[in-house]
Amino acid sequence: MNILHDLEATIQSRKGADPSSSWTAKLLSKGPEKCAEKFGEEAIEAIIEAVKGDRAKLASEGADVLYHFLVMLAAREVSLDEVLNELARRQGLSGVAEKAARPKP
Ligand SMILES: N=c1c2ncn([C@@H]3O[C@H](COP(=O)(O)OP(=O)(O)OP(=O)(O)O)[C@@H](O)[C@H]3O)c2ncn1[C@@H]1O[C@H](COP(=O)(O)O)[C@@H](O)[C@H]1O
Repeated sequence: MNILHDLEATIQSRKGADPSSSWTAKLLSKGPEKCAEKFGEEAIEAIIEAVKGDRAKLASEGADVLYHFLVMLAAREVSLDEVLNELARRQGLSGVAEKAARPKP
């Protein structure tokens, strides 16, 4: 269990909870489209900080992006592991491509 899996579990626990009890419950209660919109807003805020070059603010906005990404996934019943498995699959593919490109001894 890492911090992203812990956060995913917390977000799952907010599903169906009273919207007045937590920010996550309130956002999820507005539906997947709103969650996606919020993710987009947070991504744009991170882009702005990346362009400005403010490292501390980019790290902070990056945390917002990851949190809202997990909320968006949860709203559409996609697990973090599905995303991580896809990344792992691509690593495997690039590993195959690297091996194929490597000159034979
Ligand atoms: N990581 C976060 C996190 N990052 C950002 N946010 C919230 O996301 C919101 C985004 O900020 P904005 O200024 O864009 O939002 P806003 O202006 O209040 O909202 P809008 O009306 O404009 O949509 C803020 O209200 C933050 O509190 C988060 N809320 C919760 N978490 C995590 O989720 C857990 C559960 O939180 P609750 O559901 O609130 O208990 C917490 O323990 C944290 O670990």
